[in-house]
Amino acid sequence: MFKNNSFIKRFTDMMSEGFIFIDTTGKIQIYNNKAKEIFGINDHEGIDHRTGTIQKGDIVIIGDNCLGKDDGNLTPKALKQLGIHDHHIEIGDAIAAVGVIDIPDVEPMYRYSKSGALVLEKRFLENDINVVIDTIKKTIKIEVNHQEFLLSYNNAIGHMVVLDGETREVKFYQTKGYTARGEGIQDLLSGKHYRAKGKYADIFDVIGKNIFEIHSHSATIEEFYEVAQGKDLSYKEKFTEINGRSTICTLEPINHKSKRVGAVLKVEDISEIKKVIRERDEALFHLERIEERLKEREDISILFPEVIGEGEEISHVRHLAYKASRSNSTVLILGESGTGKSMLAKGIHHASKYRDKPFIYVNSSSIPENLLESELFGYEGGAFTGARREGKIGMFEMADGGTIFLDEIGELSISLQAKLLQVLQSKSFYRVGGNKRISVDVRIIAATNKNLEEEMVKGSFREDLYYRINVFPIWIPPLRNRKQDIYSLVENILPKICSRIGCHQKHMSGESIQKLLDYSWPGNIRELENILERAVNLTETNTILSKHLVLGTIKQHQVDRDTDIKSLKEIIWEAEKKGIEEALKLSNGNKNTAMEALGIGKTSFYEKLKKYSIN
Ligand SMILES: Nc1ncnc2c1ncn2[C@@H]1O[C@H](COP(=O)(O)OP(=O)(O)OP(=O)(O)O)[C@@H](O)[C@H]1O
Repeated sequence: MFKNNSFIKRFTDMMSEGFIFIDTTGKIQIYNNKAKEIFGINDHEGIDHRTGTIQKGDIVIIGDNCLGKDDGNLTPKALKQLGIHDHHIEIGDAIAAVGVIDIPDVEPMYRYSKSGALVLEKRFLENDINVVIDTIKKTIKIEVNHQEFLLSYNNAIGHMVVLDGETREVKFYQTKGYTARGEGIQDLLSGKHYRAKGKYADIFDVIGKNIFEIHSHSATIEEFYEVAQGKDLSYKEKFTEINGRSTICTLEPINHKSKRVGAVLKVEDISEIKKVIRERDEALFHLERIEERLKEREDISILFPEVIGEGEEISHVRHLAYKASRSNSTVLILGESGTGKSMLAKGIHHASKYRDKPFIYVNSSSIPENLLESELFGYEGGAFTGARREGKIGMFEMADGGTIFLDEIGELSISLQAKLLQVLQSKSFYRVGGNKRISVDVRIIAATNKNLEEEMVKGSFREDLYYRINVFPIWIPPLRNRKQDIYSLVENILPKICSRIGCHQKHMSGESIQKLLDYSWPGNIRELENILERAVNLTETNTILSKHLVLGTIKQHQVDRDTDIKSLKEIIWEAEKKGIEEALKLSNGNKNTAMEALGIGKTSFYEKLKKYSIN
């Protein structure tokens, strides 16, 4: 058709777009290099293999993300050749499979899915097989004995690697452009020849072939053919799909002396662009995540300025507190006495959206047991002796809309635990002496320095309540486990103490800092505050020396205030009893002498002997 064919070939091969010209019969007259590259014709990448057909006994590995739509139209029925007779597998399913052709004794291995994504990792007849269908990257990877064969796709693709049944060598592997070459899985399974690759490949000359031998019957190729035959249609830069590849096409009829002689199709491959866009989207997504994290960090430092410390442990606590402040789940703060549980509870409330609503602090151990119920839930007028006539609202009602902080929750009596559980479950309660159910919307933060699991085993803490409150636990590690924070704590606490006391700002000598670092901090940060305050008072100059630090006033390893710090009543009881016993001892059991020495009257003395069971 063209007088100077080689000149036209050279000219069109220089073009950066694919260029195809067909005559009125659909015969290809021009098919430039770029078009061959786009559609994978004359593909010379990868390992070499000869031409051939799939034979009985060959090992076939398949990765297909959409059966029936993969441009090779592989059907579930065709899988029977691999020994797969599974009626659950349907058109549209993704499948990853390995099997032997026409040898029913060998069990195939396969997985299929409705969603597309799949991984099949198996050892099959002494071959390591790994098939991965990645729906995010849009790739299908087949790995055979660690040799990788990768195909990318836009919508649907059928990937295949074939090992020779005898030599176990790779005798065929799928590459892009299989539709143009007629090498779809279904074609090859039905005995069609595949072409050689690499050094064995012959040049696949498409010139003179019918366009439908090279391209399947897609809408674009049908139109291309119709226009070549005479249809009046043309378009510029239309997004279309040819052989499963996303392209931008321009279609033009070609007339000679007012007579249709064919049509040209100019093709640009946009799968690369799509890949770049996808990569850009992924990068943007990561960037957003990083920005979110940075923002979160910024928020954490703004929202929890009072929580001092740079170590990993306290940073983790701050991070959890931040997360807790974003939700309204019940929070359980655990940690030894003085580690900052109350401070953190307040911090969570102030960082949350309830910050303008009340924060009600309840110390379960400081309110006498018989009063705690009415303090928590309130009472109706005249509910008990000594009750106010008008009644009283309880702490749960006061906290409505905000946060109630139940400190020392491990101290609650079993009966109050049951009541609290009901409140947690129904978000409502009755006042003491009342019969009206009161509903509240309260966020609960609980704290304890006890090991609630141990308490549960002992039977002093209800299991059901434990699981109710242990929704969002935050454990604050003791100071001895995060001594690196001592520097920043001192730096922060010392100036505050000096301003409060009204003295010059003081600083620590190196030796005194070392002394703090060497100490085990049974009383945690509260103890640190006390020791620093005492040191500030003892220091006359502006430097706190190690001698000013009076450590160890709290018993080493004190973790439970309850066992180590006694109530004033107990202290008085013990001291009085001891004093009377001492006096009796010193006066050799003579009660009158002891009574006189103690300076108390007879009635009082005998009452005390009875009270303390002293004979
Ligand atoms: N990370 C911290 N940064 C600065 N100060 C802290 C920190 N943690 C605790 N504190 C201070 O230590 C003292 C004790 O804290 P807090 O009362 O919150 O401890 P707690 O664990 O609730 O103690 P308890 O169990 O005895 O009630 C408070 O003065 C608090 O401000």
